[in-house]
Amino acid sequence: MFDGLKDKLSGFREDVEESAEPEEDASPDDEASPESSADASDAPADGAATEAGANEADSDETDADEPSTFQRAKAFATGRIIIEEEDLEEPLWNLEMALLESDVEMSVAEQILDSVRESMLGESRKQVETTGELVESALHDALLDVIAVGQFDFEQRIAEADKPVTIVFTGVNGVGKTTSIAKLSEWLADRGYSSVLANGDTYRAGANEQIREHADRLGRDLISHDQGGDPAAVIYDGVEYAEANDVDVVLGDTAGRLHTSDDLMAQLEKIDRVVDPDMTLFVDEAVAGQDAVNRAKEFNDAAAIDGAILTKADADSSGGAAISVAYVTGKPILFLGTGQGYDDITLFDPEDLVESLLDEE
Ligand SMILES: Nc1nc2c(ncn2[C@@H]2O[C@H](COP(=O)(O)OP(=O)(O)OP(=O)(O)O)[C@@H](O)[C@H]2O)c(=O)[nH]1
Repeated sequence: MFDGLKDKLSGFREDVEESAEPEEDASPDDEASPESSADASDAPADGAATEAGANEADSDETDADEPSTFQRAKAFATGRIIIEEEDLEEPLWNLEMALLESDVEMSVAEQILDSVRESMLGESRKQVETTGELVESALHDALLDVIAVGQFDFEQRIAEADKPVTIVFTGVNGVGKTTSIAKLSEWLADRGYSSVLANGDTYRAGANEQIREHADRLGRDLISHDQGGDPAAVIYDGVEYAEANDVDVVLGDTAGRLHTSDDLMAQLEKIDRVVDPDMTLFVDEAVAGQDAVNRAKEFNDAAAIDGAILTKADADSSGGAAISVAYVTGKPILFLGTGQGYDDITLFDPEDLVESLLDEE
């Protein structure tokens, strides 16, 4: 999962190490050697630059804020580093290209670059030990900041909500919406919650049969009307059924396409009015990359989603959608679909994702 992106992030670390760490033959005098560096632990000290000035023809003019070659080498010898703007220029450019190639949305890529730049040039440089660690911590924080936008505890929300909890699923056809509903029904059952499926996709021929197959396999009840019926009425019936039968959660499918997108949005608005769902979840496939991000934005603008499920993460190497959707919509990714089986659904944990993206093994 997301291996392509992982490789690219690792490339950034190597780039910075290459441009920020002094080459061996660029080492100044003995003073910078590890054996004689006891006093260098506070580097960069401005005084050190003056002392070295005689031997460092090029560096003694250096501005007070900009470390000289000597300071950098001295700091490096003590296991510390000093990163300058120019060290980052090329690595950051490469990182930006890598993120965009990985389908990370432009504003998200810019946000990541800004925060990496800020934390690498800022105070943190004095507290970390190696370039690799500095890069890792800067990337970790930058990624987490964009990925964790709006995150909430889905399970806790289900636990605390009045029952039945109504969840409506929206998103275009063919991305794994119906399969995700079935998976979520299983996920809820594993945690002790009963659920009923309601097929609000009354538009598409064959939609009833498709969801019925899942319901039958899982032994769940399904509420459906004939094709062409009112989706809001189907989900309403699902809620009534749940109330009458003590079912905890109503999982309502909807059509992914209608004649026009206005019709589609009018349908979602009507469902909102009639059923007032506890959550509307947008479903799309991670492999759709930038298209998935754009659709998430459109659906959120039109129908105010509460969160997203990204399917087919198992087949996605780019990771762009997983990184971008929350930042772009302000709504969290709640689950990742990771295969075709009913158990192939994972609660989305931003910290886990960032750690796995930065894991060097
Ligand atoms: N590899 C993989 N395949 C998935 C995942 N989720 C769904 N699929 C497959 O994607 C295909 C489409 O899934 P559906 O659930 O039929 O798609 P849909 O969005 O419900 O389609 P509509 O009902 O037309 O809206 C099926 O073959 C699913 O098995 C996933 O997380 N990983």
